[in-house]
Amino acid sequence: MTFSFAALGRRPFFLSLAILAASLLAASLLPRGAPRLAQLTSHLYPSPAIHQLASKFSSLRSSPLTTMAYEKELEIALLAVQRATLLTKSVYNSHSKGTLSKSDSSPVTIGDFGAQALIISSIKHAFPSDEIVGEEDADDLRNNASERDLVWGLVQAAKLEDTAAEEKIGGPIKSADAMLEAIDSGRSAGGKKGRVWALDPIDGTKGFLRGGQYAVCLGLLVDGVPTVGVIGTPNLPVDDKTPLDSSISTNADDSEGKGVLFGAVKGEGATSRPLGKGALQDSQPIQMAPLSDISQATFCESVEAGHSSHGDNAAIASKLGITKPSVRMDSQAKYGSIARGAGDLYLRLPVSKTYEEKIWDHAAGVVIVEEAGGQVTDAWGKPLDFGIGRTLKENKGVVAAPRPVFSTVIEVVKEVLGAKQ
Ligand SMILES: Nc1ncnc2c1ncn2[C@@H]1O[C@H](COP(=O)(O)OS(=O)(=O)O)[C@@H](OP(=O)(O)O)[C@H]1O
Ligand SMILES: [Mg+2]
Ligand SMILES: [Mg+2]
Ligand SMILES: [Mg+2]
Repeated sequence: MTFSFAALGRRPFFLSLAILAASLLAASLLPRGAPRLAQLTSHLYPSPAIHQLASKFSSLRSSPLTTMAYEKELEIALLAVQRATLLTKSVYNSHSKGTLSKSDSSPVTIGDFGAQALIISSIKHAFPSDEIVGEEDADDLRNNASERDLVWGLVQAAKLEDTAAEEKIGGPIKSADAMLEAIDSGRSAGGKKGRVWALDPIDGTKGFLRGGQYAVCLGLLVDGVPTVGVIGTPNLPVDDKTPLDSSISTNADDSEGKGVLFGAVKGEGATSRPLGKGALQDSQPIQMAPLSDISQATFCESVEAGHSSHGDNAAIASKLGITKPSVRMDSQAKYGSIARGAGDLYLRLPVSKTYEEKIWDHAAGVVIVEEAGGQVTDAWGKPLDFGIGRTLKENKGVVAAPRPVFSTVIEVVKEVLGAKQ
């Protein structure tokens, strides 16, 4: 199946040009209108050529020097995630990860606990009345002094080199008890009112343990809407255009040239920058790749077959005419990778009818992909509802694709799922 200009052809050409020109003008006059341009034009004209043109213009206009909404939230989230990755990197490169098994039999490590403590402490310092839905809690640490001491040692050691930046996120946590309290401040029930941060201190813990990709993920929901998203991926190549293949999971280390910090604010565009040495001004705008022929798409899926149905994903890819093998990668590194155009599609077809997707597994990734020109829904095409609580409840699975081809992809997903009913 190929994607064509047919949709564009349905409208008179002069009308296409007039609307594109009006969009460009609006973006020039309104400093904050530019990043919306790619979204607007791709809604109106699902054509890769127009999408690419709009994206280029949008990138030029979204200078990091212009003031923008949620600027402080983005800065704090970037610094908080950056500091937490200092801790996760030290655990990733150590033999002892202090792995425990949670009540649902999933693993948790000293890296997960430590990163959650550091990030919540940063948020509480900058925004004391915000709520936080964090994946972990401190019960296991309160019952296990040696595990708690290991986490406390790591938390004390994780400091940003830039002292002004370290101060912005509150400096060191004062005591082991304060650390436990910080971890437990992630127990919010969530909901659709006010400001709620969704935190996954290590997403892809199984990948983290296996030596694969993992991500530190933080999203801000405002009245249930994903509004700010930050993802730190210590093992992804810095170069946004590094093509994706299976080596992304097998060569997952954080050596020189690795480590990316993705950021996005709703309506303001998405960026990436090097995780290690990068400063705010090193952020570069990112966009999904223009996809003129869907059969050429690179699609990403979970490594764990228990998290996403590899069989259904393969059936969908085959119906779309995709012949390239899938790229299996742990964590929200998948969202970051498609947002920067290294890959194209993220398919997460449900394995179980009862599993409820967690808001912290998607909040940050959704803002980043949407702001890079993508659309994200569940596997039935329903919008993801982040305002219900700690999980996405009725939303089953996830599909993320560039906006111009989204409807093509979701129709095929529904066809494959429908055939199984
Ligand atoms: N049954 C089931 N179905 C769907 N998702 C599940 C399931 N069980 C767990 N999880 C969540 O999957 C998160 C890991 O994300 P990925 O699936 O992208 O990574 S992986 O490639 O499978 O490792 C993982 O996040 P972390 O726990 O943060 O690693 C889980 O929240
Ligand atoms: Mg997760
Ligand atoms: Mg996690
Ligand atoms: Mg987990």
